Amino acid sequence: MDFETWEPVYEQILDDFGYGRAGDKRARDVLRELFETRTDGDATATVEQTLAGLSFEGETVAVAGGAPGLEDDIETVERASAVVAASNAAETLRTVGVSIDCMVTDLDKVPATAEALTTEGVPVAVHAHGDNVDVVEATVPAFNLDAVIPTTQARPAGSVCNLGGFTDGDRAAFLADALGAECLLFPGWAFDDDSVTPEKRQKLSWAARLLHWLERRRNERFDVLDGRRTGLDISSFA
Ligand SMILES: Nc1ncnc2c1ncn2[C@@H]1O[C@H](COP(=O)(O)OP(=O)(O)OP(=O)(O)O)[C@@H](O)[C@H]1O
Ligand SMILES: Nc1nc2c(c(=O)[nH]1)N=C(CO)CN2
Repeated sequence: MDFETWEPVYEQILDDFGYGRAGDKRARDVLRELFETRTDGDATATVEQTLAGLSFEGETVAVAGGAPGLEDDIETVERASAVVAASNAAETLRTVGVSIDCMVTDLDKVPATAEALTTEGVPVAVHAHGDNVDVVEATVPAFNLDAVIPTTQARPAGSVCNLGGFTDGDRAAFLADALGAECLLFPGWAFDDDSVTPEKRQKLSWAARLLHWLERRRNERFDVLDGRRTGLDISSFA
């Protein structure tokens, strides 16, 4: 997704959560600097190579979410030919012996899993935003950067890309879309999860709107949104 298409939606997210744009830009620049001082040669070429190795052309991709029921939905994961796991879903799938093709995370949970995956050469899309600079600085230097896709929700800069999306889960779906996925499945998603905090509920409500936007742009229907589309206003999205 180009930034010009993403930006009006991003502005609504900033307003809704009260986040500052400057914090996101600072975080992006910290990640960029970390990446560019630690990769041999051209950081942008390193990231392009990682993305090129992760093509989902013609694939059915399971976008695994972090809802408590993921362990009970392994059948859906197994129907897919590739798996992109959001945050804790990577750890859950690892625990039950399911291998994944990519992890998408802002490192607020299981950073050790993210590090281990990069060491094994499994790509991890590491997201920097205004509220995770400390964890980015503390953890990313130990990662194998040849398997890191650095991302931002602000304007992309240098090697740091913006493929669209906000929460780890919907960013995972936008990443699969950007890398050519033919069809997306959503194991481990529960929008009506009473166990989550009010902030997380607000984030999940954005995730639902963003997935609805993505399915419209892809001319696909995501089962996970069945029964809730009428409540999802995306009229102002391109
Ligand atoms: N009931 C749910 N609880 C948590 N996440 C869910 C749920 N349903 C779907 N998801 C998706 O799964 C992703 C990963 O979940 P996890 O709880 O590991 O998230 P997180 O690290 O807190 O994510 P984020 O930082 O994006 O809020 C979320 O970003 C969200 O998009
Ligand atoms: N500034 C900021 N950006 C985010 C945040 C957050 O807490 N703060 N959380 C996200 C997913 O949980 C994604 N983006």
